[in-house]
Amino acid sequence: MVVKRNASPDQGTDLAYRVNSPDVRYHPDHIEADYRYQNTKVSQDASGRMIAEPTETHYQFKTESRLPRVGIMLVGWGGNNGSTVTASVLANRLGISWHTKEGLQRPNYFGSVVLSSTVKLGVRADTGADVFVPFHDVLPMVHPNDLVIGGWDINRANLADAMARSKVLEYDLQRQLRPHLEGLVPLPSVYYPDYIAANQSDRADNILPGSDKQAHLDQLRRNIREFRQTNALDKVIVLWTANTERFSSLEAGVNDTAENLLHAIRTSHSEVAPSTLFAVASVLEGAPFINGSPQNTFVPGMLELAEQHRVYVGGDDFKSGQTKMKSVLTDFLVNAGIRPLAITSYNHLGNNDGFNLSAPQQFRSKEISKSNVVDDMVAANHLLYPRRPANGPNGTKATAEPATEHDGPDHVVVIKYVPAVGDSKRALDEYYSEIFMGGRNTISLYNTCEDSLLASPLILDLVILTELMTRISYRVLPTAASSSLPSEVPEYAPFHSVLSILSYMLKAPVVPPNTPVVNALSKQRSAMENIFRACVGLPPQNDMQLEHKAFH
Ligand SMILES: NC(=O)c1ccc[n+]([C@@H]2O[C@H](COP(=O)([O-])OP(=O)(O)OC[C@H]3O[C@@H](n4cnc5c(N)ncnc54)[C@H](O)[C@@H]3O)[C@@H](O)[C@H]2O)c1
Ligand SMILES: O=P([O-])([O-])O[C@@H]1[C@@H](O)[C@H](O)[C@@H](O)[C@H](O)[C@@H]1O
Repeated sequence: MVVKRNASPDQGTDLAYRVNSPDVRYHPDHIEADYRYQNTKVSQDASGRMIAEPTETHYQFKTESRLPRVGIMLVGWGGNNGSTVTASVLANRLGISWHTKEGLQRPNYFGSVVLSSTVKLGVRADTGADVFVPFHDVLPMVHPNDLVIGGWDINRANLADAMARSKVLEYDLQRQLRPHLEGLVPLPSVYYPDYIAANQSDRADNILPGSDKQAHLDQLRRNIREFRQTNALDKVIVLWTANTERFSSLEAGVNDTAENLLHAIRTSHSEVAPSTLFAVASVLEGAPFINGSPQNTFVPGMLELAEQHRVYVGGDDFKSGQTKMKSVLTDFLVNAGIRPLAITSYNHLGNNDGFNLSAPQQFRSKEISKSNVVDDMVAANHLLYPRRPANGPNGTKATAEPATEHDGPDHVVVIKYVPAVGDSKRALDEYYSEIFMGGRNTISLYNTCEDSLLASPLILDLVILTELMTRISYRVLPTAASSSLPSEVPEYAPFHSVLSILSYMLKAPVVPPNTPVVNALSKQRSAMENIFRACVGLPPQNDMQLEHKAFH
């Protein structure tokens, strides 16, 4: 059973469902919930045996429910992803359908976890059957049809010409959208040639003059302010979907602290990337910044600046197809007790992204983000991948100590540029694993898709969830033992400025310092889902279904 949402966009608390519990209070402009977060702390006794201790922490969540007017500014707006997501939002907003050889196609948001997936709310009181609601209805969320979209590009093509150049959407749709897009022109952008492939230089005809990085920063900040004012926006979110850059070198005194990074910008230091300049501009203008590409935009000084200003950042690198499959298949194999020995990922694509990635430094950025995605799944299973101290023997006894080293599978990433296939990326993967009694298993995958049709819905999910997170605050109540006096109850506060909750959409999730990186797709999704359930006082989804396993 799926419950349709019937709320009008500006009545955030009028969701498809309400929770009937003393732990949830619905106010005119916010929802407040008490939530007991349960965990298990593991320690070791004198004999080295692990001791597991259930714990409970009392959280309170507050979610502002009035929906703001939101704008997104895409860096790389004229690219395949930028033009495709803009065109697709317009097609949905205007209800434009188009003819294909399969018949009439209506617009949709398939591929968006927020807009096209559901969440199990609970079970029917009478029959016990599962009840599902749209993910978008779990909490008040903005709708992409209401987003104002703008942005920058180093190329001056208007969005209609950019859409045609991308060759992603069907002609009959492009034909109908052209009048709505040709008036949209990207703002001139920052172009530092050594950060992207030399083959991109012909594209760079819409760039800010000079090489003064402080002047560029000031201009980007003006752009963000003007976009917010011109469109009467309550919030602006900036998202990088421009070309993959080379990594910036991490240098003490340059990008190790917020102060040094701002100084490096004032002195136009070479190791300040365009993407980092956009991130600084966004944070200084109070706009969350999301990095959809693999480069290390978030140098330490950038993360410190975001923390100082309590502005959300998230990244890196959209997790769209081949890597998304990898974060599912590896999780399945390892959790089934099967030991991947080698994972070889090859793909070729013929779009401008592939053209840029054909350069070694840009490929290296992507290779890094595509290679680390199995690390957490491998580290979680010491039976298949024995932990060993940096210089000790294999197979030491499982302990609560973090894994120091483990020999994971051989992992190879290859990307080739083949112009003929355009945006229709071909991904070929082989998973070669050890199974029972020395056996071997080989799984081969062949995955073809328009890369931009996978990435575009992720852009919307990243923006919608980032905006939602700006309306959620929390506090931890002292334990009952301290019988908390009003003075002891802390104020509500935002989450850490690095939004690891976005990891489901990202290949190489950036996380707060000293916190674990989770890549397994199922864990990423349940973290998102259960945190939002907690915001309305609901327990985490656990699929135990004890009611169906007990004697009635
Ligand atoms: N499935 C996917 O498409 C996917 C998945 C993961 C990551 N990505 C990443 O998303 C990014 C965009 O992918 P795409 O297919 O749209 O690429 P694209 O080459 O079509 O678009 C990139 C755009 O960025 C512009 N650009 C380059 N440098 C810029 C700058 N400094 N400022 C403003 N604009 C700039 C280019 O002119 C181009 O229009 C790439 O980095 C790609 O690696 C894409
Ligand atoms: O499908 P996925 O691995 O998540 O991501 C894609 C890669 O397979 C492809 O090699 C690259 O060119 C794209 O930019 C994108 O990163």
